[in-house]
Amino acid sequence: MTSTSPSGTAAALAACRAASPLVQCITNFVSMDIMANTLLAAGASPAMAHSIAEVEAFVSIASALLINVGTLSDGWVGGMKLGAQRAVELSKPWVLDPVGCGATPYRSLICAEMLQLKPTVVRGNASEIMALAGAAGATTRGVDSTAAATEALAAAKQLAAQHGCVVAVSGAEDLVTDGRRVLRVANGVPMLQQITASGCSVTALIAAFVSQFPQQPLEATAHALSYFGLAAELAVSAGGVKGPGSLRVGLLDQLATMSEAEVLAGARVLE
Ligand SMILES: Nc1ncnc2c1ncn2[C@@H]1O[C@H](COP(=O)(O)OP(=O)(O)OP(=O)(O)O)[C@@H](O)[C@H]1O
Ligand SMILES: Cc1ncsc1CCO
Ligand SMILES: [Mg+2]
Repeated sequence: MTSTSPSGTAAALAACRAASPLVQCITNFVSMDIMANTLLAAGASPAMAHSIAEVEAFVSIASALLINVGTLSDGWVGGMKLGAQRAVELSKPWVLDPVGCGATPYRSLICAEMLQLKPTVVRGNASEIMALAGAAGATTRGVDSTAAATEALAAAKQLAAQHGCVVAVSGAEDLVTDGRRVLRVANGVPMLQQITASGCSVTALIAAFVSQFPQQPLEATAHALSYFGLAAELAVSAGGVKGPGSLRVGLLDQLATMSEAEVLAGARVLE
C-alpha cells in the first residue's frame, strides 16, 4: 500500500478486513455505538475501554489506540494519558480526536497536553484543528465546525511539522498532511455532518488502517477517510436515504459490503 490511487484504498481496506485489528477506544458516550459498529463493518475489532486500572494492559493487547475527548471529564484524563504513554512505549499507533478543542479553556488545555504525548495522527474538524494550533481567529461553537477545511490547512501543516504527526482536517474535501505533503480526499456527502459522531467514527477507522501500515500513516489516514466518505456516497446512490437516520444505517451497510470494484471506481485521494 504505497500509492494514493484507488488501488491503495482497496489494499488498505483489504488489509484491515484480513487482519481484524483490535482497536482500543477511549471515546465519548455519544460515539460509542456508531464507532464500534463502524469498526466492525470495516472488519476491525473494537473495544471501548477507558478505566485507568486496565488501560495499560489493554494497550498491550491492542493494535491501535483511539483517544477522543468528546465527553471530557476529569476522571478520564489520567487513563487517556497513561494509555497514550503506553502506546508510545510499545510503538503502537495512537490517534487523537480533539473534539470541541477551543470551546472551553479546560478542553483546550487537555487537548494541548495530549498533543505533547506524541499522537501518530490527529483528526479533527477545521475549528478544532485551528484551535489546537492556536491559530489567530480560531472560533468554535461546541463540537461542530464553524470553518471550512481549507481555512485550517496552514494550522494543520504547522501542527504536523511541530509535533511530528499526521494531521487530518475533515470537511467537504478532507485534508491530510505530514507537514510537507498534503493529500486531499474528495469523498463524502454533506449530510454526514448531521450524523453525530460520524467524525469520531472515521477517526477510529484511521486508527485501524494506520495499525496495518505504521510506516505510512499519511496514506493510511487518507484511505480511511476515502473509504468512509465513499460508503456514504454509495448509500445515497443506492436509494432509500431519506435523511440522517437512514443514511446512518446505509453507511454501516456500505462499509460492510463495499467491494473492491466499488473502491476502485469511487475512491478519490488526490495529491
Ligand atoms: N461538506 C461536506 N461534504 C462531504 N462530506 C463532508 C462534509 N463535511 C464533512 N464531511 C464528512 O463527514 C465526516 C465527519 O466530518 P465532520 O467534519 O463533520 O467531523 P466532526 O465535526 O468531527 O464530527 P463529529 O464531532 O460529529 O464526530 C467526514 O467523513 C467528512 O469527510
Ligand atoms: C454531540 C457531542 N457532544 C460531545 S461529544 C459529541 C459527539 C460528536 O462529536
Ligand atoms: Mg469531531
